This record gives sequence, structure tokens and C-alpha cells, in this order.
Amino acid sequence: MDRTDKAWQEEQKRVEYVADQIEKRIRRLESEVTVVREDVVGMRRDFWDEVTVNFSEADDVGETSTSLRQQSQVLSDRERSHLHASAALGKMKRLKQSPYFGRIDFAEEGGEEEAIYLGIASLLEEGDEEFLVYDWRAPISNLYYDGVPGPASYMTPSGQIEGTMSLKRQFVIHGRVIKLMFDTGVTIGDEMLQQVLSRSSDAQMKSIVATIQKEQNRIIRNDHSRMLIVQGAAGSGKTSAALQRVAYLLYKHRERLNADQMILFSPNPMFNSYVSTVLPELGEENMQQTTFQEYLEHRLGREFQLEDPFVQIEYVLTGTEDEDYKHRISGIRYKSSSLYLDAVNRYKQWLEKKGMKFRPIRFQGQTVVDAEEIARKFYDYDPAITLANRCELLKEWLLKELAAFGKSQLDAPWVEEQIQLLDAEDYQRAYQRMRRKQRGAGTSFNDYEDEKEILGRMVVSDRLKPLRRWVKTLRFVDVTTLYTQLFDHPEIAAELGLEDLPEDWREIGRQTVDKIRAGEMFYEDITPFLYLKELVLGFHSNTDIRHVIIDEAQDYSPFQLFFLKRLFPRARMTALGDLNQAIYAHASVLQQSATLTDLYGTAESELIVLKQSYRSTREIVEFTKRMIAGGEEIVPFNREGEKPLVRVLQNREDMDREIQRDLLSLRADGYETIAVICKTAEQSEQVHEMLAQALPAKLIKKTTLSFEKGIHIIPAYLAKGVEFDAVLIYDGSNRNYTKEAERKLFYTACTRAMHLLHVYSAGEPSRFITESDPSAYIQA
Ligand SMILES: Nc1ncnc2c1ncn2[C@@H]1O[C@H](COP(=O)(O)OP(=O)(O)OP(=O)(O)O)[C@@H](O)[C@H]1O
Repeated sequence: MDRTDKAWQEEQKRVEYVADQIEKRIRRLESEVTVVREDVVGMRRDFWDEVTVNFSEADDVGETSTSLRQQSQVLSDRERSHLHASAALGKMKRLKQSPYFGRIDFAEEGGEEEAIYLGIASLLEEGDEEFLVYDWRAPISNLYYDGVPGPASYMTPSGQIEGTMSLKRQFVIHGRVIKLMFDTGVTIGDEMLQQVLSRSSDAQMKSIVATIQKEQNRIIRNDHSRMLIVQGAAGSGKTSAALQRVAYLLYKHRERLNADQMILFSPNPMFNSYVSTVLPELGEENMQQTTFQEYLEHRLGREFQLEDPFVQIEYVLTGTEDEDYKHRISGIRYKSSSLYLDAVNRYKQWLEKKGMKFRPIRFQGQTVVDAEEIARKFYDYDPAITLANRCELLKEWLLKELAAFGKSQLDAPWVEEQIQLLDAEDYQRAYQRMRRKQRGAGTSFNDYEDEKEILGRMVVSDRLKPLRRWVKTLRFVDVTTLYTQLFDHPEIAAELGLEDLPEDWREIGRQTVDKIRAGEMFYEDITPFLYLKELVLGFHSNTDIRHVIIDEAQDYSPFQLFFLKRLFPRARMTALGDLNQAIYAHASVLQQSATLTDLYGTAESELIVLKQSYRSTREIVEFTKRMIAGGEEIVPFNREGEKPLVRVLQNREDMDREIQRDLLSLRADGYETIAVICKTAEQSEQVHEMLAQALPAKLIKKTTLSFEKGIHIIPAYLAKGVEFDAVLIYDGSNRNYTKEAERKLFYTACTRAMHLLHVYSAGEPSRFITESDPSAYIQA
């Protein structure tokens, strides 16, 4: 359709009418916001003048606080209406940029046909109940995403509405002008997607509300599963759907759900910033965003130097493949599995009867309570009491023991010595304490004995304070030894009946124990250690969070997912991932779908599979999908581009020179966001050093918080989840990418490209390329 069509002209007229309404609304809200803001500022300034402040008489105190309360009530009402008006203003300003993007004509059974226009927020006709624009999340809007013209229905809170849809129309509107308009028979027509997907990549993710696809809509509007699992090909819109889902849930449950009750787990901090603009763009507040590592650091970072997943993967990729390396890989696999989870659970049951480890309570080199005594006491408690509750009982008992010990020390020579060393300030403190105790009765120390006793108590109490805190925080339970004894006492593993232990269990044990004794912890040990700690000392859980969204879920081990479930007992979970991008050495939760469905049971779980890939051109998808098992299932979106180019060069120097030259010409051709993707951080640093002299290239590290347009040098594992106009793979040779374990890493790197993909290879190209169809790429 073009602008000469009658339908186009009518629609254009309507857009202008709606745009006028929006502008009118904006003007009104702007003056309202200014007035309210002035009011609030004025009230803040005059706050103390408006209230009677008189604290001299008892009666006046009451009066003053009532007055204060009333005044602050007025202030907070005004502040609330200021917030309300500013939010409405923000919404109108967003609508002004593009009032709507879709239209459906729908006639309810027995009713009249109505044109429904969809935008990112709703707009009511002034003084009327009629919607000029419906929010894309309203129940009726589902027809736009889910239905095709013909008989159609949608769900409302009061039941299903049946009817007929006679038209589905899509728009691209900039301000008050229609730029594009299509009628479509299918769900959302290709033309519009073509438009959206051919744009340049951005340093920030965009919302996709205007072109949400049917399958994605199922993810967004799913409101019944406790566990929603999405397995989706690279670029199939998992992250996009997850963010629109958050916006949808916030809208649907606006009365009882707020953004703080939703949490998104991202693969790294840079990804957090990449997605952080989508919700504000939709007029919603951002949910909480974090990384799993951030949580682990929060819990154990003070006790151990924790390895992060990037150090682990760097080791796995660059390791020298000696015996130690093999044991480490074997350890990573085992410790992330459900087998190990089961082992830790059995170990906990075993500990209920014996084997608990405690640290003695020692004071100035003297044992107050020794470890054996604590253990005896522990196993004297009723065995039906949980480990955690027994630890609590121990704590109470130990605090009493400590108090008795304190008393016994009052006449000890060290106390006397300390008293001699007290200064005037300490005396003052002791005096205050005595007055408090005697309720102000005495005004001085009664006699020397009194004084000595009070000072003695103070000295002892001060000195015992850290020890009391130590006991209160249950530090007397030696969780570290509890964890390591599982590894360095093979008889325990035997007693637990752990049959599926890896063959090199002893070597794994040695590595684990050495590391922990050095005050450090392997990434694969952190979650199991924390889990054991919680089994023994009691669980931390967060009951405020109602929705947990886990992006790049394939990176999580069954152990970690199980842990997250326990951490958020009242939440629903959305886990989105792609098994083909499982780049870590550990077991992935997506490996066996039962791992995830078992978490909450099949009845409460739903699996949605996304096969269509939107990010890359058809040529890039045709090339990359051949690298992985099951790739034939992936459907490219119909967007054309150049075939991927595989540049085979003699040596590294030639490769470096070629990349530099290409980068310059790609920039000149208008590619704004370009990534040179390397295998490791180590390699990225070298490439950056090589390129930075000739070009403004930025090195992306695991600590990088955000990225902008330009040229980036980035290790493949950090490029997860993000995308670039052009991707240059640094050294896609068979030397660099050859192990089976590197296949998914290579695939992940190549699938970051939207429009152009070049692979540079010093020597023979990787078998992941040559084993595939030679017609899928151009070799030069
Ligand atoms: N319905 C859609 N309309 C417009 N663009 C879309 C749609 N679905 C996905 N896209 C675009 O496709 C690209 C890939 O989306 P996204 O990053 O959400 O995919 P993903 O499945 O999370 O990818 P990966 O697993 O590779 O990280 C993004 O640019 C996104 O905007």
C-alpha cells in the first residue's frame, strides 16, 4: 500500500487526530506537573513554617506531632500526584513518537465491528470511554499477535470473547506521519520484520512490541506455568521475549506486582546494561538485574577468593591438557551434576548422625569449649531436630558457656592489668554503665570494690565481644572441613554409597582440598559448598521475589538451578537458553529437559521451542546451523545478505594485516558496530594490542560494564547474548577451534553477526567449517 491509497489517506487523517489529542494531553500534563512540582518544592521549603513547633510543654509535643503528620500527609499526597502526572506525561511523550503500530478490526459475536489500534500504552478519547489506542498488553491485543483474519477469540478476566476478525494492519508511524502500512493475512507480516531487522545493531537492545511473533507471544503471555522453559535457537528472540514478558506481567498484575519483585539473571554485567533500556522504553521500571556470580560473591566473597566462570572457561580453553587438567574437567562435570547434588543430600543425612566438625572456642590461647565437647553436645540433642536447629541450640548453649567463662575471669591477672591501662574515656564509659544499671541512683562509685568489679566486667565483656559475635554467626561450625572431608576421607564417600563417583575422585579431591586450604574456591565448588552450608546452618531465601528470569539458562548446572529454586521459594521461574550455546565444561540444565521439568514437576512446567532465527541474514544462519547437531531444525528469517567469507591466510602476520584492512573498509562502508571475536581473553588482549595502533578498537573484558558503537575486541564467551552488525572471527583455524568442546563456542561466536560474517584463518580453517557444506560460504 502507498500513500495514494484511500485507506492510507484515511489512516493518515486518523493519525493526525490522535497526534493532536496526544499533544493536547502533553500540554495539559506539563502545566499540571509544573504546578504540582512548584507546590511540592514550596511545601518542602515551608514545611517547618506551616507546622506549630513547640516542644516545651508536654501537651504541645502531641499537638506538634499531629501537625507534622498532617503536613507530611499533604506533602506526600502532592508528591504522589506529581509522580502520577509525570508518569502520564512520560507515557504521552512516548506515544507522541509513534502513537500506534497495529490495527485489528474485530466484531464480537452479535456486536458491531470495531477498529482496535495498538500502541505501547493506552489512550482514551477525552471525556469518553472509547480507546483511541489500546495497550499492546490488553486482553484484546492478543488477537493481533495470535490470530489470523477469520473467526477469532480472546480471553478476558471474565471469560472468552468470540467473534470475527476482518482485518490486521501494521504501521510504521514516526510522529504524525505514516511511513509504512501493510495489511496482512498471517500473524505478523514479514515486511515489517524485514524493516526492523535490516537496521544497524545498537549498543542497547530494542523492544519488539510491534513485531512480536506468535511463538514469542506464547512466552510473553504465559501466566500459568510455575516453570517456563524456552529452548530457542541463537537469535530467536529469547531475551527479547523475556523482557516483553516482564513488561506484560507488570501490566497484567499492576495491582499487586512491581518491578522490584522480579529479578533477571544475566550472563555478565555488560549484558545487564545491554538490556536495561527495553523496559523504560516501554514505560516500565526495570526489574532487578544481577548475575549469579554477583550473588555468590555476596554470600561467600568474604570467606574465600572465588573463581568466576570466566576464569574457569579461560582455564578450560587454554589448559595444557596434562593430568591435572583432566582431573579438573572431570571434577567440573561431576560437581555440577545432579549426582553430586544427591551426594551432598546424602552427606547431610549422614551428618545428622555423626561426623559434624566444629571449631573450638578459644580465648587468649585458652580453650573455653573444645571441639569434641561441642560435637558431643550436638549429638546429644534429639536426632529428630534438624542440623540447623541443633546449631541454633548449640549457639545458645555456647553463649551461656561464654558468659560463665567471662564471670570466671573477673579476678584473673590479665583483667587487673587491663584495668590499669584504662584511660579517662573508659572510666567515663564504665561510670555511665554503672548509672544505667543502678537507674541513675548513684552519682559516683560507692567504693573501690564496686569500681573494680564494674571495670572488670567492662574489660571482660569488651574482650569477649568478638568471640560472642563469632558464636552468634555460627562460625564454630566448621563448614570448610565439612566440605573438604567429603573429598579427603574416601571412607565417607564409601559409607554414603556413592556409586557413580568419577574414577579420578581422589585426584579431584586433592585439587579441591588444596584450593580451599589456600583460601580459594573453584567455580564448580561454590554452589555445592553454599548448599551444604545452608543445609547445616539454615537456608537463606527471598520470599519477596515473584518472578525469576534466567537468561542464557544453558550456562547453569542442574545444581545451580536447584539452588536458585530454593533461594526464591515463592517465585515463578522463566529459564531461557540454547543448548547449542552451552560453552562451559559443566553439565547444562538444558541437556536433559527432565532436569528442568522435574524442578517443579511436569504439570507445572511448560517447554516452548523457538526455531526461527531473526538476528542474522539467511546466509549466516545457513552457514552456522550446519555446525551443530540438530541445526537443520533452525529456520532462517527471510533476509538476504552476503555469504559468510572464510579468509584463509598463510600465517598470523598475514591474518593480522588482512583484518586491519577489512576493518577500515567495513567502517567506511557504514558498519557501525563491529566485533572481532577471539577465543579467549588472552587472545583478545593480543589482538587489541595489534589493532589499537591502527584503529580505535575497544577491548571488552569481563569487568566491562557497557559497550558503544565502534570496533570491539571480545572473547567469544563474553559476546553471549549480544549482537553486532559485522563479526570478524579471529583465527577460525583448525588449530584454534578443533576440540569438540569448542564447537559450541565457535557457533556462539559466529551467531553474533547480524549482517556480515568473516572468518579469518591462519592455515587450514576449523573443521567446524570444512565439515559443513562448502556452498554455504565463500572461501578466499
Ligand atoms: N519479533 C521480533 N521482532 C523484531 N525483532 C526481533 C524479534 N524477535 C527477535 N528479534 C531481534 O532478533 C535479535 C535477536 O534477539 P535476541 O537477542 O532476543 O535473541 P536470543 O534468542 O536471546 O539470542 P541468543 O541466544 O543468540 O543470545 C535481536 O536484534 C532482536 O531485536
